[in-house]
Amino acid sequence: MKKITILGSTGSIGTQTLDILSREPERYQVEGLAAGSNLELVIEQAKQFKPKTVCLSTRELAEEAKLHLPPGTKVLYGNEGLIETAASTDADTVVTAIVGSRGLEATLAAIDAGKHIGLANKETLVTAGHIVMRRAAEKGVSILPIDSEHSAIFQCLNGERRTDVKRITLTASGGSFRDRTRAELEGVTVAEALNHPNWSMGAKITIDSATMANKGLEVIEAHWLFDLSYDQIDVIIHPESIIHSYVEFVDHSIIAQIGLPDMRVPIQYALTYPERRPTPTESLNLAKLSALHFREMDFDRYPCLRFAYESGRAGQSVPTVFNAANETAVARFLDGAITFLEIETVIAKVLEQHQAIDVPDVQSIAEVDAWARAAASNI
Ligand SMILES: NC(=O)C1=CN([C@@H]2O[C@H](COP(=O)(O)OP(=O)(O)OC[C@H]3O[C@@H](n4cnc5c(N)ncnc54)[C@H](OP(=O)(O)O)[C@@H]3O)[C@@H](O)[C@H]2O)C=CC1
Ligand SMILES: CC(=O)[C@@H](O)[C@H](O)COP(=O)(O)O
Ligand SMILES: [Mn+2]
Repeated sequence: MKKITILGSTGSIGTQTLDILSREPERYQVEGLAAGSNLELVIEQAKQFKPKTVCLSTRELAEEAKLHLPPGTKVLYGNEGLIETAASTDADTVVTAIVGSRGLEATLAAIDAGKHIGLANKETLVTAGHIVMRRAAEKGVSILPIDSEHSAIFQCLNGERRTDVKRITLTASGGSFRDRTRAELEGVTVAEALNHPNWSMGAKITIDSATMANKGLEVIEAHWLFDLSYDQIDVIIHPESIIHSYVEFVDHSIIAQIGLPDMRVPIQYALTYPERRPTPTESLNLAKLSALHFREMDFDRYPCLRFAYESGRAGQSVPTVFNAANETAVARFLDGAITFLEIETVIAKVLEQHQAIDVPDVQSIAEVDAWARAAASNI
């Protein structure tokens, strides 16, 4: 039986992970669930999956949860609780499905405790890829990608020699404003930005899709996961999200992973790898697809993607700044404090102000992250 802990169980990835687990209860035991503030849902989940540990974001929520959770459930809270949930349960795999670089410490704690990671929380790799990948290698644990593009690349690389890879290409849907010009982005609303054409996801990543910052984060994520240079990582717009990404080899053969857009496929693959199990998603019938479309990436239309490549190539503390400025700018847009186009202005200004520091450790990443958030809040 596979033992799983989910950090962010009440979100889009968290609930879809539990949906997968619920279909084969004889194969999985849920050890721990961590949520933010959705008390009602995490209590419902705990009653169904009977984890030994439940964590909430605050002490008040944890106290309230205790009144409703099955007797004997250990209830934790806050960042310390999240770290303990990640590290101290009997789980063999921790699914990291919380949003943002706040997931870093808990991810590292899980790795240090010898847990395999099903990684959805891409921001942890963006902000500290050098630390996460080195620790995982030292501990002999796997970081299995849940992000659809990275799961696709991981599947395409199965059995291949890394030295035979020429380049990889990540596909981007183009997000909610893919058919608008930059001029047409003036005055767009939060509700319009949250209307992703292909995927139902949490708010932050949906805005990132619209600005193309999501693909930028994914380029840096791919750099760390697959040990590729930035020159070997391309991005193409593919509005249908049927081809999830592809690898070109030195002989110019291309292997792509394709299927209907349903995150339960990559989530389950990260949990069952190298085995494949049936999923509830439908079969893709290519004969019924009228066409697949592709557009070259336009870096002037999507400056956030350019910032991500520049940050990744600069290395040092710069990706941490790119990520933290983006997280803050997106939160401000969602709160109605800035416009959609000001997201990229904020990121550009914070990057301009930053004095990069060499190969940061966890402590200095936390400091740089806090500096970038403050700078992004003040613009
Ligand atoms: N959704 C998707 O299809 C995909 C997502 N990803 C990545 O997966 C990650 C999760 O995304 P998604 O599921 O969309 O996000 P959601 O916003 O849907 O979910 C976020 C989760 O994090 C929890 N959370 C928030 N604050 C805290 C906290 N302080 N402590 C513990 N948990 C907290 C939320 O809890 P609560 O709701 O209870 O407050 C919720 O369970 C992101 O990094 C995203 O980029 C990658 C590929 C696809
Ligand atoms: C489902 C998933 O992996 C998301 O990261 C997705 O890629 C977002 O869609 P975009 O292609 O619009 O960024
Ligand atoms: Mn993705």
